[in-house]
Amino acid sequence: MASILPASNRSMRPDKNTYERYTQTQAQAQTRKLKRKPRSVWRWRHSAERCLLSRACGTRLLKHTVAPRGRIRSLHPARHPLRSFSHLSLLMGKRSVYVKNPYLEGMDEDILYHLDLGTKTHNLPAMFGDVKFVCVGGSPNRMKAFAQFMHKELRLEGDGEDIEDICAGTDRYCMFKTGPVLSVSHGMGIPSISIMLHELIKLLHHARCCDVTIIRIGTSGGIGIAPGSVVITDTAVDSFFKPRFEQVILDNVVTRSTELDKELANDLFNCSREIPNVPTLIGHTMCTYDFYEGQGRLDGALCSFSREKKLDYLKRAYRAGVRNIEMESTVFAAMCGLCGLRAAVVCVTLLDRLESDQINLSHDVLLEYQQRPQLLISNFIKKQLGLCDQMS
Ligand SMILES: O=P(O)(O)O[C@@H]1C[C@H](O)[C@@H](CO)O1
Ligand SMILES: O=c1cc[nH]c(=O)[nH]1
Repeated sequence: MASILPASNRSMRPDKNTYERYTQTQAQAQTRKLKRKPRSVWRWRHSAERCLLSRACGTRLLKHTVAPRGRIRSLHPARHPLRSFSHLSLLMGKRSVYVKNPYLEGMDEDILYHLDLGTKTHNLPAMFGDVKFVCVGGSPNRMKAFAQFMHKELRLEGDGEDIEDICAGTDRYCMFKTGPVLSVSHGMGIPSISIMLHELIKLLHHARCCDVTIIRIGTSGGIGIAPGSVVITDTAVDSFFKPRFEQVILDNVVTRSTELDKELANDLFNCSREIPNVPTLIGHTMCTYDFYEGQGRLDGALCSFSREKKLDYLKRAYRAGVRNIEMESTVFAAMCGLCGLRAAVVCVTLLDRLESDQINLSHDVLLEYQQRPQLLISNFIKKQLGLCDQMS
C-alpha cells in the first residue's frame, strides 16, 4: 500500500511511481556528487529554492548550479544543456510550472489535442507567457462569464463582451484570457479535469509561465451548512475521507497526496471577510467519482442503500471534517501539487445534503450562488495585483 505524504515530504519520499523513484535516486546520487566536489559547485541562492528544485524537477535541474551574479553553469554542458527558460526563471527566484515526464523534452512537437493548441502551430510563450492566475470550473458558460467579469474588474479595454474562446477549434473545453487571468472549463468529473490539467500544465510549461496560482471555482453539495455557503478547501479527501488520490497507471495503483496550499486557503479566507453576506468557511472537500450513488443520493436511476445508511455516511463525513462534496478536487490537488502550482479549491454549496438530494434552486438563485466564488476570487486577484481599492 503506497503511503500518503504531506506536501513538505514529497521531495523526500515521492509516490511509488517508477519514474518518480528513478528521478529521486538520480537526484540523491547527483547531490552526493556535488558534495564530493565542493569547489566546482556554486552554492544555490536560497535553500528553499534548492528544495523546490529537487522536489519538482528531480535530477535534471540538479545538474545546473547558480554562479555569482545569476550566471548559469551546467556541470555537464554537453550532455545536459540548459533546456528551458523556466529552469532559468526558477533559479532567478521564480516558481516555474513543472512537467515530470522525461519523454517530453525529446518531442519535436507537442500537440495539446483537447485544447486545439500546439507548440508548432502556436507561439505559446507569446500567447500565455504573462499568465499568473488560472481559474477553472466545470461549465463553459460559467467560465466565459467569469472571464467577462474579470475583464470589467481589471478595467481592461473594451467591454469584454466579444471575448474569444482560445480553444474554439474544439468543443471539449473552452479557454478565455483576460490580462494575466486564464479562465478554463474542465467538464465534469476526475477523468475530464485530469485530461484538461495534463494539457494545461504542459501549456503553462511551454509558455514558460512562472508564479502561477490555479483555483478551481465550482459548485458542490454542502454537509450541515447553509446552501449558498462558500467552502475553501483545506484538504481534498476521497470517499473514505482520506487525503489521497489513487491514480491507476498501467496496472499499478499510485497513491498521491491531495494537500492544498494552506497559506493560499488562509489568504482567500481573509479576503472573504471583506465580502458581506456570503458565509464562507474552510473545510475538507470530499471528491467522488459520481454525482448520484457515489454521493449517497436517493434520487438516481439506481439506489441500493437506505435513507438511514445515507444519513449515517454523510454524518460520518461531517465528523471527519468534510463540509462539501464535489467531483474534481482530489485529482486537481494531486496534479497541481506535483507540478509546482499554488492551488486552491473554492466551491459554493447548492444544497445541504443532510436535508435533500435534489437541487431545486430557481435559475436566478443558482446564478447568484455560482457568482459567489467568482466574486471572492476576483477580489483576491485584484489584491494580488495591487488593485485592492477596486473591491466589487
Ligand atoms: O465546477 P462544477 O460546478 O462543474 O463542479 C461540480 C462537480 C461536478 O463536476 C458537477 C456536478 O453537478 O458540479
Ligand atoms: O450535490 C452536488 C452539487 C454540485 N456538485 C456536486 O458534485 N454535488
